[in-house]
Amino acid sequence: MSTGTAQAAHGAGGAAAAAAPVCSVRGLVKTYPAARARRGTPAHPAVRASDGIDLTVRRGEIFGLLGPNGAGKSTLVRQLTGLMRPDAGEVRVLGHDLVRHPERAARLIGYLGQESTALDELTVALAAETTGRLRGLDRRTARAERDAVLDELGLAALAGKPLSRLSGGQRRLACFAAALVGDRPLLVLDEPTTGMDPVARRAVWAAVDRRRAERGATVLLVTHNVLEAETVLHRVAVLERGRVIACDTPAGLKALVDGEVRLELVWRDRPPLNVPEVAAVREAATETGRHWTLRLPQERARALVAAVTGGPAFAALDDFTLATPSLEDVYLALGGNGTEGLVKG
Ligand SMILES: Nc1ncnc2c1ncn2[C@@H]1O[C@H](COP(=O)(O)OP(=O)(O)OP(=O)(O)O)[C@@H](O)[C@H]1O
Repeated sequence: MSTGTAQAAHGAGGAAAAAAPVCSVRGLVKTYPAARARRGTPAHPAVRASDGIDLTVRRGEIFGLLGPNGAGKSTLVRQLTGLMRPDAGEVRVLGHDLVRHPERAARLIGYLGQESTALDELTVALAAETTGRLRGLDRRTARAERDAVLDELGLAALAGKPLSRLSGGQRRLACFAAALVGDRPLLVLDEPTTGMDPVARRAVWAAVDRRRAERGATVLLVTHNVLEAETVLHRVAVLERGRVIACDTPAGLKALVDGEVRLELVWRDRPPLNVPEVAAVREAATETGRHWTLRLPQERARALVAAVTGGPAFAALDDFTLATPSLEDVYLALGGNGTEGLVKG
């Protein structure tokens, strides 16, 4: 997404802050039962995948759900979209109680799940048209919307191809296109850009932003891609082990690690552990091959940079970068703490 679009999106976040809730979740609990071992499948204990979740998404927001694998994002989304019944708690979308009336979700929510198997045998055009028809559009309107959305997303040339014969990224984009036909006030998108190239990604974010700006749509977005999330989201909830451990604007979350900087060190070969300053920070570093990533208070980072660029460590150093913290740093800083008291939303 271009900076201009991102800024426009963030500008609208201010207005959204005062807007009415589109989706609210209170005290949501879901436990997957334990299973005994059977032939070929080991036993597993019960998992509390939603552990008392409270969330409010306001009209016109692009709201992100962020969290590591297994944090409970998809479980939450399935309950929000009426596909799974919670053990306890409340889900309301535009005033409708979706725990009591899950069948109403289809009229309120355009949902893009992680899998597309239901549409795989259809062509791109038919997948979009059929979704429109299932959402109550007459044939002529469904076809007009189909053509418009395929043009908008640059999919017209693939319209006649079955989804099963597309690349992973193309299939994802075709499913996204289908999810947009037959306007819904709330779009729930589970990892929409997985596998897409930059052009397709940009088309997705532009289409999302257009629906927000022109039609007042609200978007709930599940993502792993912290970099991408940072540019498009108004607010973010960080989930871990079924709980919301932080909820704020990306800037508000980044303020949590204010005063720290991220230092990346790339060694030529092996890190010079004989240099005491280097040995001292090894514990705190995330190591990926020759690459070390450290989050440090500014003073310590400065001292370390002086040590590795001035002394004998310099010969072992290939490159280094100092940067202000990103949302990814926040995500890593929060992960595993189970920190409470950070929730603002
Ligand atoms: N059908 C199931 N039966 C038992 N446990 C499940 C089931 N589905 C998910 N879980 C467990 O519930 C927890 C939350 O899973 P969930 O798929 O909601 O996480 P997620 O945040 O969406 O993960 P990912 O980012 O990998 O998609 C995990 O510990 C997972 O192993």
